[in-house]
Amino acid sequence: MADSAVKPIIELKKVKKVYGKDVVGLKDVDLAINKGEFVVIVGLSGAGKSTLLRSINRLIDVSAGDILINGESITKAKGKQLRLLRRNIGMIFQSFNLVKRSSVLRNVLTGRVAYYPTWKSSLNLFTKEDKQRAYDALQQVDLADKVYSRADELSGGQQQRVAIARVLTQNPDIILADEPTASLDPQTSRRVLSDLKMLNEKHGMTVVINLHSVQLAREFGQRVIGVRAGKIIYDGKMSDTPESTFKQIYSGGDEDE
Ligand SMILES: Nc1ncnc2c1ncn2[C@@H]1O[C@H](COP(=O)(O)OP(=O)(O)OP(=O)(O)O)[C@@H](O)[C@H]1O
Repeated sequence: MADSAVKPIIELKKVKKVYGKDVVGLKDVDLAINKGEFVVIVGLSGAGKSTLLRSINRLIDVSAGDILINGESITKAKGKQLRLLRRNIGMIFQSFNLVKRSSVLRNVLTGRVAYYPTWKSSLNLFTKEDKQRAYDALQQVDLADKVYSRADELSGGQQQRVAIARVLTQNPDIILADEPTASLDPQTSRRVLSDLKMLNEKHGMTVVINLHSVQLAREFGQRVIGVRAGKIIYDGKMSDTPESTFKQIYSGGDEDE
């Protein structure tokens, strides 16, 4: 867990989320994630994985508690401070979230939008350096040959790797990935997760991923967090985690694998 000498890059303190009157999303969650970790979150459908992940960059506002990014409260942040905190957090979605009719390059360049005033980015006035940065990112996910293709001409796995190149171009310290491989076959999923691992190992980005597949969690995770009914019921090193722990996390519902 968190070394007391090192400030966690993400810290949740007694975080609670209630939807409507009484649907529990999260129940008093305490969690600390350190810079450079590669964390997978597993749990049954409806356990609260998306709520946990999306609270970190405030796509969801929590009902109580505090979330700190590099020691700064994102829960309380407003205006410019919130924008700067969010610029430092990249997001990968199950559905890729690309602009389908735009080119791959244009999609990747949107990773830089938060660095520009709106009028410049809407007029596509990206600098040469940023175009080079986007091209380099595409090379790193092995899609440099698709730079001028329309996003919707690519396969699902390729589209997700464009999203990864976009996040690399954004250059955040933290990447949150919400079921990034849920719509992909196992082989394509491994390719996508390898690219996320590359961002972690080569670029030092802290990665937190929600995964349905226990098999993939085992293959790629370093630290595993088990969520059930809005609570963290397990938190440990993947290499120390026995099969029985996964059975416990997934008990009381259909297992995924
Ligand atoms: N916008 C919402 N409005 C009301 N209830 C919600 C909303 N989003 C999530 N919930 C509820 O909160 C609980 C946690 O949902 P969440 O989506 O975080 O779980 P999950 O573990 O990510 O599930 P899945 O794997 O199916 O995506 C569930 O009971 C869910 O029905």
